[in-house]
Amino acid sequence: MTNMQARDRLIVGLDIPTVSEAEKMVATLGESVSFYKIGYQLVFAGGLEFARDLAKDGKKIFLDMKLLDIDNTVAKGVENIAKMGMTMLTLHAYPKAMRAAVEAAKGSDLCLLGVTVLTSMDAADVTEAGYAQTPEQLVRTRAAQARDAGMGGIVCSAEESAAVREIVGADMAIVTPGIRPKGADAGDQKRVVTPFDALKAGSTHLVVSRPIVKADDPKASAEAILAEMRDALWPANNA
Ligand SMILES: O=c1ccn([C@@H]2O[C@H](COP(=O)(O)O)[C@@H](O)[C@H]2O)c(=O)[nH]1
Repeated sequence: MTNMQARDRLIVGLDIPTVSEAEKMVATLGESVSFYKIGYQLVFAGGLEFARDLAKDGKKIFLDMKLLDIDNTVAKGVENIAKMGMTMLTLHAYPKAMRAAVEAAKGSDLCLLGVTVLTSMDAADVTEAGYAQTPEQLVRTRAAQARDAGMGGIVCSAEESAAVREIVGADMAIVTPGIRPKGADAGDQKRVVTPFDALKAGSTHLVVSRPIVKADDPKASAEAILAEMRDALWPANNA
């Protein structure tokens, strides 16, 4: 994980209405970007086939399905996704679902990520959802449960990355959305961190969608974020 270059750590979220627009975005970003996240918006517009095609073309794909269901249903879904050539898959970090998913993914290269507390939630949102903990306390609990279930990584805000690293040890991925370059519009994100600070806090991968795909010049925006990431990684000789 420590030897990865900035380009291997940037995951661009293809939150785009149609496959043809997503194809154009991938062509625009070209060799600058090697890792894409595909979630609800594109999956429900024919994006699964597109995800398979991108993987065949050598891109890494993070399928952001945030699964949560009874054990048997999660397991059967993960078994099929594990055959699709995807690199990462999310499920909500609930112990039973995570254990079922880990068992189902055994023997595949699929990295299972546990979503702890959505980066669009602040303390008030967590309270409203019925939890008597702060976001960080809940992230810590769920990170420990993900570790114990044998998951490959954690999704959290980079605000919690340092705390999560202490809990999960050196090997698990820490994947952080809610990334915003200085001055960028946060939108609905509440626990936001800059690319530089996120890597310094110990995030292994940064998920960025709107600051790139909604930019006037998406390639320039991706390159600027990559430059900031290289600054954070230097002088580790791995930027
Ligand atoms: O806690 C989470 C989990 C997933 N996401 C997803 O990441 C991207 C972020 O998009 P931006 O436009 O860069 O805000 C989006 O696809 C979310 O579904 C998240 O934001 N937070």
